[in-house]
Amino acid sequence: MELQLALDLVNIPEAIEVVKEVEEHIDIVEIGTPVVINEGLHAVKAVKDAFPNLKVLADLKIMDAAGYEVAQASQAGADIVTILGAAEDASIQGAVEEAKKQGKKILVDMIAVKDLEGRAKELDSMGVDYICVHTGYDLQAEGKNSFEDLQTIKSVVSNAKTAIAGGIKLETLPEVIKVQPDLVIVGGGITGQDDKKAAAEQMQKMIQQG
Ligand SMILES: O=C([C@H](O)CO)[C@H](O)[C@H](O)COP(=O)(O)O
Repeated sequence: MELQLALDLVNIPEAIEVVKEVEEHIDIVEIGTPVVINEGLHAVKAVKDAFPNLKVLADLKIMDAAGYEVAQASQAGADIVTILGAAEDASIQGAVEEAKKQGKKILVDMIAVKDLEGRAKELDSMGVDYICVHTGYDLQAEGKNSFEDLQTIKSVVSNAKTAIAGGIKLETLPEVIKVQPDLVIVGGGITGQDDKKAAAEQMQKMIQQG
């Protein structure tokens, strides 16, 4: 099980400061969608240049022109690029093909996918690297989470790794760990803490103990 830190509400210098604090306790750093919208792929490049030993995920949430977008993110230094599960099969295939060419990985974000089980089965047969259940900020605000959805995809996915994102905190991490995803993605649960290093360290310890 790996831990990914999601950085969403920061600019490039702030992102670098946060990663400096927690780098020894995380496996992957995510340049979140709001950061990419605000700063462009420069943010991916800046973080990869500053932390060449960390894997960097570019949360582009691609919906179209997938091969091109994956190529651009790869060029900026991303190791993993996200695409939406709701995208056309042609887009998923384009993303997977380009990622393979570049030696990169594709994470499919299942946010807003209604037939989770059916779509996860289809995606699993398309060669994607990760399938991620995700409760975004807007549904987190309604009190939702993705814990049951994780069990749903775990029961049908056999090739891809499974991942979960959306509002995971120290208190809810044990519930997530019980289902044994391959990747746990945490944003505010770390970045919202006064002592980010301690939060990341504790989460890493819990994840490693499995
Ligand atoms: O993908 C995300 C969201 O859509 C905003 O871009 C977040 O990175 C993801 O939800 C993890 O962040 P937290 O919910 O704060 O843990």
